[in-house]
Amino acid sequence: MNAIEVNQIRKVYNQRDVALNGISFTIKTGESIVILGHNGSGKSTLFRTLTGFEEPTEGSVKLLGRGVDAGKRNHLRETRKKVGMVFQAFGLVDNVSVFQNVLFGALGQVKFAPATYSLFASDALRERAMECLDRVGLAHLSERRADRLSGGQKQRIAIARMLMQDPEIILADEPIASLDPKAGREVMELLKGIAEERNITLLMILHQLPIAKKYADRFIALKNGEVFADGDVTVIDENFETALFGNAGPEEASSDETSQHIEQEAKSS
Ligand SMILES: Nc1ncnc2c1ncn2[C@@H]1O[C@H](COP(=O)(O)OP(=O)(O)OP(=O)(O)O)[C@@H](O)[C@H]1O
Repeated sequence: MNAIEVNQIRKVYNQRDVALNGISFTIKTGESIVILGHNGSGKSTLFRTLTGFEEPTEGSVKLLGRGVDAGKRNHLRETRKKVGMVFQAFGLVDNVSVFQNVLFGALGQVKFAPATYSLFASDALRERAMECLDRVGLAHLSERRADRLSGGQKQRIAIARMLMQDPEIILADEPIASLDPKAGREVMELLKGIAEERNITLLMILHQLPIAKKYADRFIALKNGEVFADGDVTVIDENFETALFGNAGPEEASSDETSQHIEQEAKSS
């Protein structure tokens, strides 16, 4: 079965800024894919479109066989429950415990307000939260406040929280961009290991090509809002890198566009 089907997506902001220009691809259940591309190439817009947080100007998206359509809210909520998200900035609640943060991953499965949530969570949910913590190797930190963790530990807790959803798809948006190389490798091992053992479809935005080659099976490279290339990661070499990013490489290729974007935003505000 296909986990993700993207059909001729176009996204135009402010009726003139073309972020995505006719993107199509299909991802099978259990595939590990990296999305590559310089800053401004459309990666984040694509992720937001996949989960219905951004509506495409044209085209359609299907996740797990269902259309992603912001007009069908209940439907979209059900689909989103099966999509676990991991972000560069972790997104933990700082002033509560690791255990509570992981329990929050099951929000939507129980009808309590977040503040009282951990008080009323069932024994079964608590047990599951400990299992998820155990899977990321941090059960011993369950009572620690989330803001007293290293970046690598925070990301592993964010992964444990996401596992509470029992996801069928994981979208990881630059999951190791804030981490040192060792913590980054640990997080990548964890994501890949979890995806493999549970046959979860893993879609990641990464900037580091060696990491992409090691942890993904396939890449989809975006350039100026279009699919520049789509294939097996083994074809990624220096020539490919130059063709995609220019001579400056993945990091520098982006800086001009980033500052242009910031300038544009500053002008329009
Ligand atoms: N809300 C918005 N309003 C207007 N233009 C936008 C908006 N969001 C993104 N864009 C534009 O759409 C294009 C694609 O941006 P997007 O953030 O998807 O790229 P990206 O590849 O994720 O970049 P980065 O690597 O910096 O995160 C850029 O030209 C950007 O300026």
